[in-house]
Amino acid sequence: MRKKLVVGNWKMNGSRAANAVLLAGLREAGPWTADVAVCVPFPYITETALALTGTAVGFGAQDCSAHEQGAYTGEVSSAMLADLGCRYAIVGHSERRAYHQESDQLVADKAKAALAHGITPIVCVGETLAEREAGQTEQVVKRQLAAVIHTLTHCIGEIVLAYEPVWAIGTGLTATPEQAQAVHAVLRTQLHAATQKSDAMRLLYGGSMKADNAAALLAQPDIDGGLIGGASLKATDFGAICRAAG
Ligand SMILES: O=C(CO)COP(=O)(O)O
Repeated sequence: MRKKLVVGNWKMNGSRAANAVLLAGLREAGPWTADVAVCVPFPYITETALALTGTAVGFGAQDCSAHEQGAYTGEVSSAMLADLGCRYAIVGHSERRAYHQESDQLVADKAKAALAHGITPIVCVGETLAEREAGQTEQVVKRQLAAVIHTLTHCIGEIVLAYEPVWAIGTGLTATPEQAQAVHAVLRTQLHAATQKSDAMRLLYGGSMKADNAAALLAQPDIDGGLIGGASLKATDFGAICRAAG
């Protein structure tokens, strides 16, 4: 039985004042049976760590560099994230793939860099609406995952994988539990061929997951948690999803 994992992706939201309220709310809303974490903007990692001290809520970043260190202005290395105590780093989010032209290989290299520093990469895959309508969903997510499998080889079992259909992100259009499960099953099968750990790996769904649709999604056999955007910005909403995962 896989323990569920619910991760809040704050994206580029927050302020010191707003974060203090949100994090205090999370302290009050927990604890939960599921594993819970928040991935926050880089500048707020340290204060998030402090605010969550003594709780079981983990924290992490929303990206990391594929490089180890050096002349890469503006980038943040996995070593730095590890230094701050991060447990997770999201890599390959569709917003980074789309707005920062991140390739499948770059995403795989970032996942490798994270693992090298003991950080669990949450690797995102997902198709656009045009790709879904063209019947290419399976092909796209398999291609995205294949690059990660090829690059990580025997370490692939250490990642968390997140299926986030691009058309469901921030749109209020959630994949149905059946649509999401179908893709998760494809991904689990692909992982099965690559690692003996596939049955223990956690596959998260992301895309307009909310308190009122979380339970049905999380009841699917291959959906092991959620990656939550908008609904992670209010402690009561996020707490309700975490409870639904319990
Ligand atoms: O992109 C997401 C999480 O990474 C999902 O965002 P929303 O929950 O706002 O749709």
